[in-house]
Amino acid sequence: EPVKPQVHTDAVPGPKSLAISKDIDQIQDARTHVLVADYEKSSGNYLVDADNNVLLDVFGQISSIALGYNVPQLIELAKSKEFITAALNRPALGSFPPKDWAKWLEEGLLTVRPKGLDHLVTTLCGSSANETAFKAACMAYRNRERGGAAFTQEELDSCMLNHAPGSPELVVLSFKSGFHGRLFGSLSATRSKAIHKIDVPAFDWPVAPFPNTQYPLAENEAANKAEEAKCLAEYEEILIQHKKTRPVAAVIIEPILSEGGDCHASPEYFRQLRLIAKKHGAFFIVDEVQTGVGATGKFWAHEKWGLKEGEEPDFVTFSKKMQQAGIFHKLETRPNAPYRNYNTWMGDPMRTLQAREIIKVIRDNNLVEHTAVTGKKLAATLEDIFSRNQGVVSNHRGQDDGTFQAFDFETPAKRDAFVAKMRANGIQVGGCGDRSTRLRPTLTFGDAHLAILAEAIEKTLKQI
Ligand SMILES: Cc1ncc(COP(=O)(O)O)c(CNc2csc(C(=O)O)c2)c1O
Repeated sequence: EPVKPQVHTDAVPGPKSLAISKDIDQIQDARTHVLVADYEKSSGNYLVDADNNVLLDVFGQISSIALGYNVPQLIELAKSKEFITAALNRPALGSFPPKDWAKWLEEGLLTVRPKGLDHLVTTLCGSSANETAFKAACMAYRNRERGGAAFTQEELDSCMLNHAPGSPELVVLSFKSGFHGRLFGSLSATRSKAIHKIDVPAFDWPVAPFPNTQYPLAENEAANKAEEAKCLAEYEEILIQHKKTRPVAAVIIEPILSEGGDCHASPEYFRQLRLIAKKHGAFFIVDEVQTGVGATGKFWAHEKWGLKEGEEPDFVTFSKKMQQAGIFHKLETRPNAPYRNYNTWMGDPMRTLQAREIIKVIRDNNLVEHTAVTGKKLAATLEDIFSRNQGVVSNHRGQDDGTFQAFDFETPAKRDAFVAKMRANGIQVGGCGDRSTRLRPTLTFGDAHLAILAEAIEKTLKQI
């Protein structure tokens, strides 16, 4: 990979990026483009754009790059007969799985299965993983209510009209600022920005408050504890009230509410969320689409909650850095009949093999531990920079280790100016929420990258 960033256009995106985006805009919406990339030239932690600018990428597309660009081990995989066959003969996995399918899953994804979740449904993206978990939870909830009995004729007839009891009055509870995807069910659970939801019909599902954590944590312990207790009480009240009318079949939560602005809470708060869901018969879904695969200093962020035997989630959903999307779950939430949670492809063996290789590289190089250590250095570096820029930046937050960190600016405009200037200074960093900047480097981000990032932040804070 390159030694350092190099930007030679006045701004990023440069003229070639802009021209290519214009061409693309004749075919599909290019208004969301950050830049146009040259993936042949991109390498490791460095993203090269169409203007040949070399950017240190500390956002990893949308937190969806685990190891970096053109990783040698993945290039070797791509040359293998196994991969080529899987890539060019895409199976309808639910009906015609490849002979080595179980082996590929056992060698890869199942080696990182969360404790107690031995079953896996592979899907196409994070939204579809959450949709699959919602449906599995509702089916298991109704099967439990029926005591395992067969569907009634009334249920079979009414569901064809989208009416109860066949289409049951069940709901999915999510949290203020949560993000779970953009399909109808996952979008109904998403609570981060109006622009994601407006004009789309939604399920009338409940939203619970999420603690408004104050920083620095050490100076706000009592206030944060009281805030979490208040939020837990309101959350339980929603579950209780809904039991009488439209029961909560599933609760979905991210270990860090990422799109909503990197919102954190204590491990005990999350453990209580899980226990209260269990107490009221709701299935518990941990959405690790963005927090999963090592960036928080643990392979799965929810490992930090200290859940005991029997307290494990009912579902853990994943995608992004894993490349293959899916849900880990228990046998009890496998639908009681085939073809209920089903679609043409049911995942993608090419991405499953990629995930197997990524997991191997992470394990062979201790990259989760590496990220935990690097995260501590990153936090200390940022604290030092921000202490010398009081008033410009606030609420620096992470989780003690891991590079999954964020900080706030006083206004959205300031945040946007920072992100744009960082790009011009050779660093690709992202925003979230209305005024947060978030870091999502790869698991191979190390000391040399940290030094370059620190220098760029210092320089940019003086320029905005
Ligand atoms: C916690 C969590 N859960 C589910 C999703 C949806 O995954 P995809 O459907 O985008 O693969 C995401 C996707 N993240 C995401 C970042 S920006 C974005 C968007 O649609 O604007 C989506 C996520 O962060």
